[in-house]
Amino acid sequence: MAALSFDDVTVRRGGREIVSHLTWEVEDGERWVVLGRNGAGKTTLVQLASARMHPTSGTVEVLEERLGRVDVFELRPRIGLASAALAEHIPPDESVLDAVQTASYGVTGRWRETYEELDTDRARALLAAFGMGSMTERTYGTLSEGERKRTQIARALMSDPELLLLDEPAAGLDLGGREELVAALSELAADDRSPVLVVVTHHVEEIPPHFTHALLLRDGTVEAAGPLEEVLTAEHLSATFGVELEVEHRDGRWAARAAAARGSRGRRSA
Ligand SMILES: Nc1ncnc2c1ncn2[C@@H]1O[C@H](COP(=O)(O)OP(=O)(O)OP(=O)(O)O)[C@@H](O)[C@H]1O
Repeated sequence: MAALSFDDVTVRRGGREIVSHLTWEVEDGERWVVLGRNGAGKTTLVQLASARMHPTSGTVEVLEERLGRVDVFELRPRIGLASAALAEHIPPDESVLDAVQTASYGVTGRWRETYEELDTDRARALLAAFGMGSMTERTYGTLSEGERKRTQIARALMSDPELLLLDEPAAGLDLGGREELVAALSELAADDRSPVLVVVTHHVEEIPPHFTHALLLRDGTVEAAGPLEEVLTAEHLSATFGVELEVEHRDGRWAARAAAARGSRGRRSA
């Protein structure tokens, strides 16, 4: 089954194409990273994949439902999403447990809902899986950035989605926080009961082991897409980020840095 199927997708905003004739397939069981420089169109892609935006032209199928023909309010509960925009809606005085279990109602901020014991148990288990087991009664506003990020992912998993989209989950984390997140995502990726994963990032260092595929976006178009080893070459990454890069792959982790030894040619125009 194709979890995502984009066919010749264009999104036009402010008189220009911010996504341009993009074709992309994500199959069941795959774990994707989406890389690209600022403004490349990554968040726009996540908006489309989470049924929060429609393309200007072309077709987008999410979990085999075509946007424009499906009731998005029925489709969205099948998709887990964590993004900075969504996180802004979590009230700072909400308990960590509620920040996660409110997702079973698709709301942020507890009001009058009552939760089944099953929901509460699931929220606790998810928080424990992300190293948040001892902080369930803390308020969300008192958490560190890394703890918030892990809470947001637990929240995105609460509805047992078939597709999990994480938009820059490692943004703002320190090195320890990043490594904890990478380890948690790696574990998620290795588990074949996990949903299809799509994670947006700016850094190859943030790609967790057990991820399988990468999409490199440049100016709203696909620079390269496919299995990680084929896509994460110096050539593709240099073209994507507009700077000559060297790439290293060791023990399941990736690293990239400017190819300084051959002279600093600086940033290329993309
Ligand atoms: N409503 C809009 N009107 C005009 N331009 C827009 C609109 N929404 C997004 N854009 C532009 O589209 C481009 C792609 O935006 P998008 O947020 O998808 O990029 P991104 O790859 O996620 O960037 P970043 O890495 O900085 O988060 C940007 O240049 C952005 O300014």
